[in-house]
Amino acid sequence: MGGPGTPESGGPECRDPSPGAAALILLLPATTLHLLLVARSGPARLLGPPPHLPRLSTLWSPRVLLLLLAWLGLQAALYLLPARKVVEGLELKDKSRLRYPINGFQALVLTALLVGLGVSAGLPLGTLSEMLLPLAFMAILTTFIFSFLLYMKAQVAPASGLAPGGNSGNTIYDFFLGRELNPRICSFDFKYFCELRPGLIGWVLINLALLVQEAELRGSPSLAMWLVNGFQLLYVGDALWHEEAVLTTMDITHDGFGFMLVFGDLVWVPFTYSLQAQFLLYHPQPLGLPTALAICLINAIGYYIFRGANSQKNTFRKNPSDPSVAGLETIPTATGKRLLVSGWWGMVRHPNYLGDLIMALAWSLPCVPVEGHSMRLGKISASAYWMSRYGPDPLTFTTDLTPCEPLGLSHLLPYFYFLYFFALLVHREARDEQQCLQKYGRAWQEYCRRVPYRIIPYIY
Ligand SMILES: NC(=O)C1=CN([C@@H]2O[C@H](COP(=O)(O)OP(=O)(O)OC[C@H]3O[C@@H](n4cnc5c(N)ncnc54)[C@H](OP(=O)(O)O)[C@@H]3O)[C@@H](O)[C@H]2O)C=CC1
Ligand SMILES: CC(C)CCC[C@@H](C)[C@H]1CC=C2C3=C(CC[C@@]21C)[C@@]1(C)CC[C@H](O)C(C)(C)[C@@H]1CC3
Repeated sequence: MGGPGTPESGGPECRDPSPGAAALILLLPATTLHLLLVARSGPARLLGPPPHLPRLSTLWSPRVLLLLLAWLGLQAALYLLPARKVVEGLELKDKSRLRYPINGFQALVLTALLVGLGVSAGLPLGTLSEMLLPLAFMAILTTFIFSFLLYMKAQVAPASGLAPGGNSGNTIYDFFLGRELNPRICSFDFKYFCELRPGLIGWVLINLALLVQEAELRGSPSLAMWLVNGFQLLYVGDALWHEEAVLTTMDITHDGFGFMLVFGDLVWVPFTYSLQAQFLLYHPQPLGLPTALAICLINAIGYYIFRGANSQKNTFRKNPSDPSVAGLETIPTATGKRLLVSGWWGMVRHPNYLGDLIMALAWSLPCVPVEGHSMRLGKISASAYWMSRYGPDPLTFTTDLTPCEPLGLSHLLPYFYFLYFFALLVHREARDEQQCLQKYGRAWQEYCRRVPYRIIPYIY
């Protein structure tokens, strides 16, 4: 999403960007709440109206806010622990480089240990799954306040610290895109912290809570729930293991830290990326072993392409004479950097997006078996926790499952992530192409000629 005056947008004279930004500021939180409500409703219709509108008293909860702040505090404390490695980011406008701690995987492991200790001491992790609505609501409020503070902080930031896109002078638009590139207090980098810690680790914790809740309700977690948890844990573990690679993404090097990324990191990722596990808790799906193995294979293929492509580029950028990439064909560019034209990057221009998309598909498939019977909520029985907090709610869990018609493709909800992600990556790819064309000019055109497909070979 380029700013007015940037090549992506076509210049400030084109149109006022604030209505679009304002609409997204309202629509994104509304969509999140809609998705959470729909996932727990019987018919789970993505495109229909929400099954009911929750009362404000069911969303507003100071206790849940405390829990959220404790989570953010814990992750911030883990971020500040001594890191096994500290690396420098890319060069900034003023020729300086920021330093970043590499301890994200350590934070994941320590969080897992703390949660494990808590559970063995009687912490009811499963009840987290019943707090998702108020938790998402309080996270949305926190996001608004945090983005406002970031906007204010940018007023006193030096011009060299501002992002290229979010400084148009249009308040709503700049609030949305973010003014400051790398907002920090001392060495604490807010964007880097939010991109990889509370949201990503929160996502797998929510998934785990849904798995635990399913085990409590039905005796054991379903195979589909195991698969979704396993696949997404692998994805998050991989992101934190290769934490350093995030420093070269456009989110860190180009985009300001405003509402869009704050909301994306702290609300969108944990609450909508866990939608498949949420769906499965309320709509358990029987999954045969052969189908499960086929889905694992699809995920493994996706991961192989995603990791292979990302590692190949990262290794090449760090050390082009590394033996694993030294034999690959390249094109020279005027900047002195070279572009890979063989290996993964000779197959399509964004092989890492292709792998990511294949994995996204594999995450949806356990939720929509094509064979056998789907299960849906039968008799309704709210849990004691929910009843005490919110009163009887016809949308709460049951252990009593009744078969219903196979969901198959008739249900879009489990595919929501895939569809959204496809749109996100197509948009992201177009932005990246613009930036690469500007950076590399004719060399990029030559690359496009030699590697004509963007994401999907022979199709797109
Ligand atoms: N799950 C999620 O919600 C999201 C996941 N992602 C994932 O994050 C990962 C990173 O994605 P993203 O930051 O968008 O971009 P990429 O990792 O694809 O990086 C793009 C950059 O790579 C370099 N590059 C492009 N082509 C070549 C080539 N042929 N040879 C060498 N270098 C090349 C260019 O930068 P330069 O030349 O300057 O090095 C270009 O700007 C992806 O795997 C993506 O799928 C991204 C967004 C959301
Ligand atoms: C709210 C909007 C609709 C969209 C917001 C977009 C954000 C959710 C994504 C923008 C780039 C992201 C990345 C990851 C997560 C999603 C967001 C924040 C990422 C951390 C996921 C794990 C990957 O391995 C990665 C490469 C580290 C990703 C970096 C980009």
